[in-house]
Amino acid sequence: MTATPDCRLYLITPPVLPGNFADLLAAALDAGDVAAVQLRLKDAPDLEVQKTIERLRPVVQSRDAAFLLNDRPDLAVKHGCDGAHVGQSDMKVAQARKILGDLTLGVTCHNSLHLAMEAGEAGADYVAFGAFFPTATKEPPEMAEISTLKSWAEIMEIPCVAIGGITAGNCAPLVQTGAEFLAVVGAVWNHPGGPAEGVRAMIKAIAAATAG
Ligand SMILES: Cc1ncc(COP(=O)(O)OP(=O)(O)O)c(N)n1
Ligand SMILES: Cc1nc(C(=O)O)sc1CCOP(=O)(O)O
Ligand SMILES: [Mg+2]
Repeated sequence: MTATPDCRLYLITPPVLPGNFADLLAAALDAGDVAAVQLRLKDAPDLEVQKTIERLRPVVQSRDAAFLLNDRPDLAVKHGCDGAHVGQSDMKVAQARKILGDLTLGVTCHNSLHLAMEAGEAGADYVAFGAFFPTATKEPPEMAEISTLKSWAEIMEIPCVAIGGITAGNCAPLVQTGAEFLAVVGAVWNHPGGPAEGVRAMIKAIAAATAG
């Protein structure tokens, strides 16, 4: 019997979705355990976001992963997503919680235990710290330190996500420090062997870090 590892993979969609993205996503999810998929379409019109949710949501939910929407709790509720992720400048956490009801709410907290405490008090289901490593996916507003993750994991029950430049090659300290989820874009979607290979490599690295 294989125990479920304490740290799981959280996929975020790439900045531009190719035409065959639903197939790529299905293959990635079939390659190994993925806890959640976040649809992140920056600056897309609502209609495009809504159509994309309708296309991808069944692919994700039929594989028992949570389907979360970036930035838009309102559309998450309207279109049957499992929750939403908001950043510090998207909306107040309490407002997001009110819109989402019992759905999952994740909140970006950069490198700040204070923001994370506030988010937890306002109803966040998980807090996200990052960026831990340089990333080409987005200009991160701040870099995060392992000590922040360590302090959070030691004292708080609310799960934490680590994000930013995470790869199979650099994720071990994050896993060993207590990140419950590793959120990745490039490590999977830009993997030279394709996304399914990217998922396998991340899961192997998480398992190795957990064992070591
Ligand atoms: C899991 C996770 N963590 C952090 C972010 C970043 O959110 P935000 O700061 O709102 O930036 P954008 O992603 O909206 O550009 C995230 N999306 N997911
Ligand atoms: C969406 C996002 N938010 C970040 C933050 O620091 O809050 S870093 C980031 C990009 C993550 O992509 P990759 O895995 O390719 O580095
Ligand atoms: Mg945001």
